[in-house]
Amino acid sequence: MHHFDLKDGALQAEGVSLEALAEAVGTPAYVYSTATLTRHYGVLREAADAHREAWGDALIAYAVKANSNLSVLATLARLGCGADTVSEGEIRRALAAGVPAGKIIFSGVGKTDGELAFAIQQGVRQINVESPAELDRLIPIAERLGKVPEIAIRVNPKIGAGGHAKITTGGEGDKFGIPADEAMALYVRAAASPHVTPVGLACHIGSQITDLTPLEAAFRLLRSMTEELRAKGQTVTRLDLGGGLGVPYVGGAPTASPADYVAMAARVLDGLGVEAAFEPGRLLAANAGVLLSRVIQITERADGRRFLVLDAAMNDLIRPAMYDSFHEIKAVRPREAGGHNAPTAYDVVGPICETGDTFARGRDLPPLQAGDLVVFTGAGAYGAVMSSEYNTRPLVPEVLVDGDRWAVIRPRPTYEEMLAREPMADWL
Ligand SMILES: Cc1ncc(COP(=O)(O)O)c(C=O)c1O
Ligand SMILES: N[C@@H](CCCC[NH3+])C(=O)O
Repeated sequence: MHHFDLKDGALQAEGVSLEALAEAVGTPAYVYSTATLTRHYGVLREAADAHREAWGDALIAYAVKANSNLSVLATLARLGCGADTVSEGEIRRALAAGVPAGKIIFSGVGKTDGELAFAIQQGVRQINVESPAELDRLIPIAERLGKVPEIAIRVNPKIGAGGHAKITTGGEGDKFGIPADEAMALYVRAAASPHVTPVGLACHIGSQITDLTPLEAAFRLLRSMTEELRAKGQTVTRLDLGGGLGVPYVGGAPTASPADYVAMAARVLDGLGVEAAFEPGRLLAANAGVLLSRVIQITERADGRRFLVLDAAMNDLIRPAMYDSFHEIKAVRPREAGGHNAPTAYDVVGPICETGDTFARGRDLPPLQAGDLVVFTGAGAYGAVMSSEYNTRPLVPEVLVDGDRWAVIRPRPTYEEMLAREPMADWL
């Protein structure tokens, strides 16, 4: 959280006061730091470049799903970052933000025929094929379009990992990828088609992975499969190592550093002579953003239970409700601790009519009052992208800060705009 620091007693985003932003934009609102995004990309780029002997210029393809705001994508694109996408919409976003097609990877278990055709026509770098059935659909589409897309086969390594069962993707029963033996057979089959060119293998075993052991096992499997395919006369020039490296959420498990992660990958791939790709999402975006919210009221019960009722809710940040995720909550202008200002345990909730709309139970926070501002940290990834208008709450806006300047990069819709989106059935 280097770029969200206290100045004159209150939190700022880089050079911009969060109190001033709350006045100007209203709350709740997501606020992102350009400097943090830039630093996170830089750390990974530097680590990848330090191992050029292992893989030349590795591609860093940001997983657009983590935070797909066009200004966020454009910030990363200008740094040279590519994009990992899972839908036509994400490909369109990446292109609109200035990511060249040659740096776009198209992943996903359920690409429609239309989406495959779109990706081929745009000339994306590579389509990661996740099942034999997908290859069977892809080949005639490529033939019809008269183009020969480069593809990677996504392997299911039977190694699942991640911060929650719902975000583990590499396990045997998970829907993603193809078991190793079948994947190699599919590679050979694809190579026999004149309409696609298999160039490599891909894997992505889960998200918020804090320990390198499962990642290393998956990368070793990709290596041995590459060697086996080559022994069968196949050409394998790329390995897509996926994303998934965890970030330090305050109070969460300690995480492996990006430098150690990349060094491990370089060790595993040493001497193999492949181009590597990394697909970080959370790693780049999570700690580049906060969700800014205002305390509506504090509800105290006779039994001593205290509810901190915020104007942010599960529709704005669903991770606690969906994965029991921990997000640190900080006062924007902390009062001095001690005496009658000792920390107090709050159940932190939003206004939505579900008990699941609870961000934290019994969380010790410095004393807060109605009208105070708070932030949820680590909210830059899988925050705004997973928001909705449940309970007819306007879609939460997004703000990008860069030094002393800021811009609303997704405005909060007005109620008029929200209602105007729904044409009334003509018989009503
Ligand atoms: C194929 C693929 N690549 C990359 C990612 C990014 O994951 P993370 O945000 O954990 O780095 C995901 C999502 O988990 C994914 O499905
Ligand atoms: N949405 C999840 C991460 C999913 C990763 C996508 N493959 C989260 O908030 O942690």
